[in-house]
Amino acid sequence: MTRVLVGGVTGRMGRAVIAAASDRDDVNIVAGVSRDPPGEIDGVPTESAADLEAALSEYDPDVLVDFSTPDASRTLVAACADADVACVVGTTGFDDDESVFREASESVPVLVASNFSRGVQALLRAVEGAVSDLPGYDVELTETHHNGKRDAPSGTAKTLLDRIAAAGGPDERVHGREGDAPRQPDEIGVHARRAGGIAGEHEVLIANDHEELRLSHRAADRGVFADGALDAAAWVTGRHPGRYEFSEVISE
Ligand SMILES: NC(=O)C1=CN([C@@H]2O[C@H](COP(=O)(O)OP(=O)(O)OC[C@H]3O[C@@H](n4cnc5c(N)ncnc54)[C@H](OP(=O)(O)O)[C@@H]3O)[C@@H](O)[C@H]2O)C=CC1
Ligand SMILES: O=C(O)C1=N[C@H](C(=O)O)C[C@H](O)C1
Repeated sequence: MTRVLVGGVTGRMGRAVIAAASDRDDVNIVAGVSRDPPGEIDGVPTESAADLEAALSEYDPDVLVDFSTPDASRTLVAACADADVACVVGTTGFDDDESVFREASESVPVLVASNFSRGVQALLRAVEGAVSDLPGYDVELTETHHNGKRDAPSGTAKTLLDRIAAAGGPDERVHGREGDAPRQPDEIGVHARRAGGIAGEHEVLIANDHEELRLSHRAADRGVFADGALDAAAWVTGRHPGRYEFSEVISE
């Protein structure tokens, strides 16, 4: 049974991870951390991130599953690497500085993914294929999330943008549209909507003057991300130090 420490345990995803784990027999949530003082959520002890080293020593986890903030995540990953604890990171909104993951991956296995849904992995492959099959078509991306989401565009949107560019699609990112000029061929419009409790939607529109292709994914609830992250946690535990991808987890 894989022993999991949850980073950001009091948050929307932290609670979803606890709920998802209660239906599984391959993982055990041994504790969680947040900024809050010590407490309990659904029988899981929660500790303050200020006492992280003590929590790592007391609960002896195999793996961190982190859904918090970029700053908190960097601190958690560095401490877990020092304590020989594997890291699964779902937090998004990082800048381009990957040094903490690079350093941690020298001593423990580290798996970072902007989206732990299997459907989104299929969407990524479908979008890559469509973009490379349809050179010269216009491409636009829209993502929609709940009103509490901090980062925009979403981590998944950034992953889609990277894959579209790598597949030969447009690379000039235009965030929202405003003003008085037509779309340029190398542009890719990126649109972020925030409303209500929407768990996560992504759509890629590919069009020319004669046809439109729309590839989209909608998460019905956060359980899909939580289960994917727990699949990753069970899979990554015991592997050699290094960087791993969620696509490797679902291909086995
Ligand atoms: N990869 C994926 O599949 C998914 C990724 N995400 C990403 O996960 C992240 C979290 O999302 P969500 O759960 O909605 O966010 P919430 O705001 O609901 O939760 C954030 C959590 O982080 C904790 N936190 C904040 N600062 C610190 C700190 N300094 N030290 C320790 N803990 C801290 C908060 O605790 P408190 O405020 O009590 O201190 C809270 O528990 C986001 O980046 C989101 O984009 C979300 C869904 C799926
Ligand atoms: O914050 C969220 O909720 C989500 N964040 C991830 C992202 O930024 O892509 C994944 C999912 O869309 C939900």
